[in-house]
Amino acid sequence: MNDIKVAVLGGEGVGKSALIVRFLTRRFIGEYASSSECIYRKRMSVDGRQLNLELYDPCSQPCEGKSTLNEQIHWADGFVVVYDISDRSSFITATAIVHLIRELNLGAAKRESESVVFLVGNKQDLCHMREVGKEEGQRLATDGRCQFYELSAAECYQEVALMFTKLVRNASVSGKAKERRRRPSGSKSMAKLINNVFGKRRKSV
Ligand SMILES: Nc1nc2c(ncn2[C@@H]2O[C@H](COP(=O)(O)OP(=O)(O)OP(=O)(O)O)[C@@H](O)[C@H]2O)c(=O)[nH]1
Repeated sequence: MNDIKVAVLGGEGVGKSALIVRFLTRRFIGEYASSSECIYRKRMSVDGRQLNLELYDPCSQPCEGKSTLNEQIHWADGFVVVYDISDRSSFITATAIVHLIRELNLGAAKRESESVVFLVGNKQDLCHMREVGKEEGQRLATDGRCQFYELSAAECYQEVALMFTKLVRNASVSGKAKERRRRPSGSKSMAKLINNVFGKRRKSV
């Protein structure tokens, strides 16, 4: 399997775009356009194999042709479910998403192997404002059969890159043959990504 589809899911403002942009450009910009959902493409070499990675970044705002969470889950081979360690409500959202992914897995025919799910507590640099304990994240990860990371898109490129690379490796090995449902709309090249990052619509930190 050479095409790996990864959806980065989570509540509003948890740092989904920041994590993706960090991984793709090594940079943390601080403000990200968020008016449309999009898919970023990257060709990468993992263990000597060439893979085509598609990274889906949802839009938290209502937008035209927006895909549903169910559609996003059916589309992807692997998931990064993100919450903000300084925002308890984002952890509740992440919990619901992990459970939904596992429920939909159960509903799917047994021929499919399980999705690869990584749970990420982002904004570790804000640990002085922490509302979600590390052990709570670990517990959810164990319950949901996820790998667990606490990291900071703002402060650390290496951990972000390692996390995505491991996810892609695991998803490529799991060989999940998905029935492709409606694909989340929008597709952006790296040039568009840069436009998006420096685009018209900015959010403040
Ligand atoms: N301190 C800190 N701030 C972060 C970190 N990651 C993201 N942010 C900030 O959190 C805010 C939201 O980041 P985004 O990447 O836009 O979050 P998102 O989940 O894509 O947001 P939506 O698309 O609106 O749901 C921005 O102001 C970022 O600068 C982090 O690791 N630490």
